[in-house]
Amino acid sequence: MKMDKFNKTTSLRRVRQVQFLPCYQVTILTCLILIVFLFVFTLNHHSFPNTSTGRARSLLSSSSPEFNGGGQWEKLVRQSSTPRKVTGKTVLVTGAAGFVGSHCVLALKKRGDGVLGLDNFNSYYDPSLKRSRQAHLSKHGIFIVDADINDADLLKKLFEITPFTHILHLAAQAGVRYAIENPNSYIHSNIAGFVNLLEVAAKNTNPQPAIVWASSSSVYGLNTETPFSESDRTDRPASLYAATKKAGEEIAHTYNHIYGLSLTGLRFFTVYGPWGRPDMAYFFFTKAILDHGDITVFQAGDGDKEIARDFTYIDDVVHGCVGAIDTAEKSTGVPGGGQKHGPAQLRVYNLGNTSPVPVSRLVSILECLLGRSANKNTVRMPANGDVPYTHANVSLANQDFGYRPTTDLTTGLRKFVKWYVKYYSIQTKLVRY
Ligand SMILES: O=C(O)[C@H]1O[C@H](OP(=O)(O)OP(=O)(O)OC[C@H]2O[C@@H](n3ccc(=O)[nH]c3=O)[C@H](O)[C@@H]2O)[C@H](O)[C@@H](O)[C@@H]1O
Repeated sequence: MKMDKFNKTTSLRRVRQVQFLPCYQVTILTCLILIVFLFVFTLNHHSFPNTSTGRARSLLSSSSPEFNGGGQWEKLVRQSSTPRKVTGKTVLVTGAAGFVGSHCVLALKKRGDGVLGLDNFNSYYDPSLKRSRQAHLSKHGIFIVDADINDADLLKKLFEITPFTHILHLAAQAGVRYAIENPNSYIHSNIAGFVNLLEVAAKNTNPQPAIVWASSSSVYGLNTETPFSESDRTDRPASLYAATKKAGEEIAHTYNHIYGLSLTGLRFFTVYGPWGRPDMAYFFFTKAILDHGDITVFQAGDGDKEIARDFTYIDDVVHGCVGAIDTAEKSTGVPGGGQKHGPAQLRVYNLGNTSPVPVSRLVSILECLLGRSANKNTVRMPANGDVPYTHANVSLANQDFGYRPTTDLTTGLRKFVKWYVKYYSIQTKLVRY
């Protein structure tokens, strides 16, 4: 009873105190509440998005309301795409958190161009590797928008904020063999996504950008002429992946013809190196050798040429991409997709190493560098979309923008395994080879 009375008296006193707060205290209290509210609001809306947190991702996702309205988001887009040099270009790089994309973005940024990345961070392979590349790039002031190339509104918004002079379009569903498992993903990215990007570039940009994009050595398909030259037949793709890349080349022709878009397709030849793709043989062979797992090495049929690839080191490919950007002419179309002023540039180049290496030799080099033997199962190459042999003739790229590959497979793989053991914190002694 006594206790109840005490409580009642105390609370009555408190009520009275509140009731009789002087006017200036009420003002101070209101201000404090306002400040706290503003602080919380700012934290929620202005988190720095170049982190790999889910929170940051949700803020940047095109489906979130902040994606195209947020002042801070626009500021990041603007900052990233503003060139450091007066003569610098402004480049939108799709697939920027991918293997080739992340290397190109950095090279462009380092030389003073303004670069904005775009990537959908899909889970075709471990997205945490893509997030790590993103975190690495953010240290260099590069911002990657988290969105899909099929999102036309987002693309239009980006062009409203920055009139990009160039698009380096590398976003794609890669991998030859995965097309058997998930054919629609190739249609979604390599056909629908590419068309969406070209539609926006043709009809919603002013001035229209020049576009450099990733085709593939796989377009040569069952071609038997070697080395592969750009004028060789490319109408016999061996995989759906190759067919979508070949379709991309034809689609590029159409948009160049109707809308005057300047378009350059680059046929990459089995690109490898640090920060590479875990779905590629050199990468998962390395993992298997270190884990004492098995690898399957495809072998040619009796009397056939050995299975080989024109493995091309990433730095050489980056030089090729930058060279293609620097020699790309302006588009000739008019905003809104009307009549073009005149013919626009349409190009296709091989970016290879000019020296094919058998897959069995790739395995031997890895064994030497890692100081361990691989557990190999050698099987006849299955009908999985792979082609037996690739070999690039790069004289056209050399003539037009001085492309000259300089890294042999052993040197390139040495750099790759060095990166691999560091990135995955593997305690092993690499062999000097
Ligand atoms: O140059 C290209 O156009 C293509 O290069 C690579 O495709 P690929 O050459 O097949 O590269 P890997 O998947 O790393 O295969 C390399 C070689 O290893 C062989 N391989 C692959 C997997 C395996 O388990 N065993 C094996 O012997 C393949 O037949 C191939 O000869 C990329 O994955 C494609 O995205 C790219 O477009």
